[in-house]
Amino acid sequence: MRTNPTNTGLLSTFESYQSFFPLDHFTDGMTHMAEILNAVQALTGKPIGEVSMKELIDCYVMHNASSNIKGKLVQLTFETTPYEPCTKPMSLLAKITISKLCYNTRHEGKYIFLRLITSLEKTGTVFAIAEDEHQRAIPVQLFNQTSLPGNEGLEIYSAFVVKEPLVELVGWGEVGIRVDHASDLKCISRYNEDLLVMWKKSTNDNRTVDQWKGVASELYKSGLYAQAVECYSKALEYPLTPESIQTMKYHRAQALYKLGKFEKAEMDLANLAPDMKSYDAALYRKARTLYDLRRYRDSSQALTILCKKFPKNLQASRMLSESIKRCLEEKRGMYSFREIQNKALARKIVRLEYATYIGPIEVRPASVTGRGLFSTHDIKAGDLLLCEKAMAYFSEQDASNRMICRGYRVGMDRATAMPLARVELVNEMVRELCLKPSWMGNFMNMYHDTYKSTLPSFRTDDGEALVDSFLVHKVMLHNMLHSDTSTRDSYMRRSAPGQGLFEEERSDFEVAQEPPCGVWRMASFANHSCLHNAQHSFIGDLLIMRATKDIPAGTEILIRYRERATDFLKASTWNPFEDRGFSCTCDLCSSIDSTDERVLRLREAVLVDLRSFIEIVFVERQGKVEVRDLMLKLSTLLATYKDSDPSLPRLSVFEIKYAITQIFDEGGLPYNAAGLALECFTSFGYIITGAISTENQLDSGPLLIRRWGMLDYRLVKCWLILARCYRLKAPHLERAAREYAMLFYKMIVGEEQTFRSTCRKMRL
Ligand SMILES: C[S@@+](CC[C@H](N)C(=O)[O-])C[C@H]1O[C@@H](n2cnc3c(N)ncnc32)[C@H](O)[C@@H]1O
Repeated sequence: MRTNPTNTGLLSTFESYQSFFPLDHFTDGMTHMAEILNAVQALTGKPIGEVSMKELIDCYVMHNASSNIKGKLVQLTFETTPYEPCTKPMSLLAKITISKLCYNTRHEGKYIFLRLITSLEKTGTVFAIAEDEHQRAIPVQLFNQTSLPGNEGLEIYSAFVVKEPLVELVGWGEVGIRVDHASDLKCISRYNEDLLVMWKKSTNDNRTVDQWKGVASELYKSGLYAQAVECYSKALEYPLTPESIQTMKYHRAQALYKLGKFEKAEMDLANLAPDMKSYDAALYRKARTLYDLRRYRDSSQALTILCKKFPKNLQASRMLSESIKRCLEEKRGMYSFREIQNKALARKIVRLEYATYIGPIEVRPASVTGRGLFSTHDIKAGDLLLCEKAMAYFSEQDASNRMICRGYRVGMDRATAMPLARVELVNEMVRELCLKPSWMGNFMNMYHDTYKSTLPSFRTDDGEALVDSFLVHKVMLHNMLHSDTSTRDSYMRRSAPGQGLFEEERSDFEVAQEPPCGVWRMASFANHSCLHNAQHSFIGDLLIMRATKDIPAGTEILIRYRERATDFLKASTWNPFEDRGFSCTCDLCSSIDSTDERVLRLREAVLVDLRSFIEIVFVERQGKVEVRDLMLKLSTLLATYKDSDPSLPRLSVFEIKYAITQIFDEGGLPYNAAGLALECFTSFGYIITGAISTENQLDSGPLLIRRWGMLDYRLVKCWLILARCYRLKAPHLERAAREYAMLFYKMIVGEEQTFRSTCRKMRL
């Protein structure tokens, strides 16, 4: 196909026009792309060779041909060195055309004027072929902006400008323009006076104001909101009466609202005159916009005026009651969690309309890790610390709507690979920031390690958000949390009867690949500790954080970014936070790190042996129950902890004791089960008084936790086993055990309102 690869700048070695690979050819793909990268390194600074438009379009079509199987493929794209978005106004930039572009160069002080000659391929990144005014073609690849409404109008034959274009390898390995920052690409309105005559085609821009209005309204009805905004803006350029201006702005605000540009919509709806036409509709739109901007007080105020003036407006009164609920949630943390769970379940929605409540916590400098969250008051175990809407979120549903398989990766530093969930989360964050530039201040304050952004402002000269996507990437990396779509569902799945006695471990790779994940601004100030004192859980994109022990005022609130699954691996072998540049140094991790490696290997071996012993003897019933044998193995396991602090959790011991607890419980041995359930608590560092653990024990109660230990979802079942045993043998303790079960469920799942129904469903 290639006639003269050296002249064209395309590589003769690469003929498959591929950036999508089957997952099992991932390594080959990486090698392949790295070879192309290496080969073009020497061309840096040289003018790019010419590729005919036909050849580029043929390659583009071949590249797209596999769309129907892309759901099974990974996409590899080339990584680049971070650079900041262009901050210069257009007036300070000089025009450049494709023939003057050079390899691996950012053309500072320049802009290029292009129009698309293919549609946008949106499977992974956004990719298309464009031409300049001399009809020379070049591929263009947009990163970090898959679903940006600002680019909604970008379609075949759309004109656009790229500020300070960066020319590097793009797509399947062709030289092209890559755009990493949304603000570096500006769509040019088809009505722009500077648009080349030959690119204007049939557009008629000599319309009257009414014609502009008419076209805008038709475009709006057809769902072409970006174009509708353009036409309303055109109409607003004419001399109009104040009332007509307001009406026109109201219509434009509706189109902006549909694009998700709430801040701009709100600006168009400021100072509505009560005597304007469609005042009620405009005021409603304003209230709705404020609501979507999470400004619930302002929204309630607008709705109160509306309801007073138009008492029969049912939509407004419904909206007012919703706004008032949000205000109560925001101020007092009063949520109807049952309603939230039901809504999420019934409508399978993950982006929930609830307000953020910040409880008795605040951000303060932390001793070792920059800033952290601290308690402002004494807090009781189970208290609500935070209930927060995500700043950006990427759900399982979003992932299945994408055509690409989970393994989409960026990274051609020849070694790194970024999983789909993270790439998409960056896209989501960029989108949210572009839509809500007022969030930029808070965003810039989020932890981003040593990355320095020198941007002088958060806005471009024409008022758009100036988002540095490399900074977004850093913020994502350090602040993202992998979540469950519903922690309650995960809890039910993990504790369902019939699950194996031992949890299956999933690889870090698998976990890192998978959505859902998100960024929660306030929660992101919490530092990690395996010995946490707070737990976060999820209902859709709502993060709920509760205390998991009694916490005195002024204490740092620590959560677990990831659960530590084992206690036989040192940080040098198992560090899930390597990409965040830290390893946990809590007392548990330090104790494991300072344990002799031979002891840890013994711990692992005995644990594995005990697991299979239990499976064979108790589950498969293939051997005799040799209690002595079991006790011997257990004491060998316990001996591996002899040098560590007894208050520290002993994860391997817990695992075995919990398995046996379940076997006794299911085997109709309530006292044995209850005794072991109590030992499970001890293994996790709890001290409980007043419990009965043997059949002949007389003295008991009140049942109390004297020292809080490490929280684990399996402890809910331990409390329920105790409660069942006490129902028969010590009824005065049953209630307290049930209450603890409910408290532990609340700390794990985030709420207690579904406790009973969950227990019923799971026959717990
Ligand atoms: C979500 S931020 C937490 C807030 C952050 N400390 C700040 O100053 O804004 C996560 C980052 O904090 C640091 N961090 C959190 N927990 C840590 C720990 N236990 N030890 C060391 N660094 C930690 C890491 O750099 C991590 O990437």
